[in-house]
Amino acid sequence: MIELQDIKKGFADKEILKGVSAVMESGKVNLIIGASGSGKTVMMKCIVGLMGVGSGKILYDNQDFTAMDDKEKKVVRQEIGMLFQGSALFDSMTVEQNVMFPLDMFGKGTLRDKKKRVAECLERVQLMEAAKKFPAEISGGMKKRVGIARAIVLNPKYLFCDEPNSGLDPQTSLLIDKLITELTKEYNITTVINTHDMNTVMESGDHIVYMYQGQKQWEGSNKDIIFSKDQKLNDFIFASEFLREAKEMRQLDIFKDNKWRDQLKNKEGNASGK
Ligand SMILES: Nc1ncnc2c1ncn2[C@@H]1O[C@H](COP(=O)(O)OP(=O)(O)OP(=O)(O)O)[C@@H](O)[C@H]1O
Repeated sequence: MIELQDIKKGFADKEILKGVSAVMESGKVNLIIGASGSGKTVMMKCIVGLMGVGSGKILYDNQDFTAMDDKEKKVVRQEIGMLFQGSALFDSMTVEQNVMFPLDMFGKGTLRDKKKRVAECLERVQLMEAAKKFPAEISGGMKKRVGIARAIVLNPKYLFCDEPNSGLDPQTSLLIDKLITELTKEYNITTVINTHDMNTVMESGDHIVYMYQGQKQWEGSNKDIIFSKDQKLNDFIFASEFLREAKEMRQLDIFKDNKWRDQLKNKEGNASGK
């Protein structure tokens, strides 16, 4: 679990994060969404410690990350996996060498153990056949999967993904989202994703933090979004007429469903003489 307590961050005289508090739970896909310039990247950089906060606290499993010295922060960082925008693979290394990289930097164990772990991760993202290929020889979706394998190779407790779907077609994006969601649940990871992708929001958003001008404007799940009355959130998510209509239809469906369930409950009650 990662907890943000009243995070403020500014540059020169400009305040960017204006006191953000949120709890990112483990085993959940936590999304940070919002318009360009709303402070998502600054927030993510503050959480992983790439940027210091102006004030406020960031707790990793109740340990105050903001109060740690460099040595203590390094220990937490080794429990963090990162999937960068554009995958950020090393072009001169093969797929398996890319995945091996964090193990060579921080991993313990013999070369044999490390190779076994790399093979497990490549297997998990279904890339064994591409192990000896170079990044230039594989597709964008495969590169993302290599990035994911590299991000999980050290068994992270926390996973950060910056725009994991940028540059991918909608179907490949869904596969990547599904993979990240599965890994989050499988290993009980606290996953934090910075995204603009509305499919991700609707499919994977266990917990969504909507940022507006440096503040948390709304938070909830992908299910709550359908019923949200927050005008700013609705203008952002359901920007097109098509999506607004889809939202209304979905609401009707759900209402209909509830009605149907209530009717069934009444029937069951009557049948058992209650
Ligand atoms: N290092 C920096 N120095 C000064 N200003 C910065 C710095 N980094 C970000 N900013 C400013 O902070 C604001 C928020 O930027 P941020 O990158 O967090 O937005 P974002 O929500 O991630 O946008 P996008 O969706 O376009 O990536 C912007 O006005 C940006 O110019």
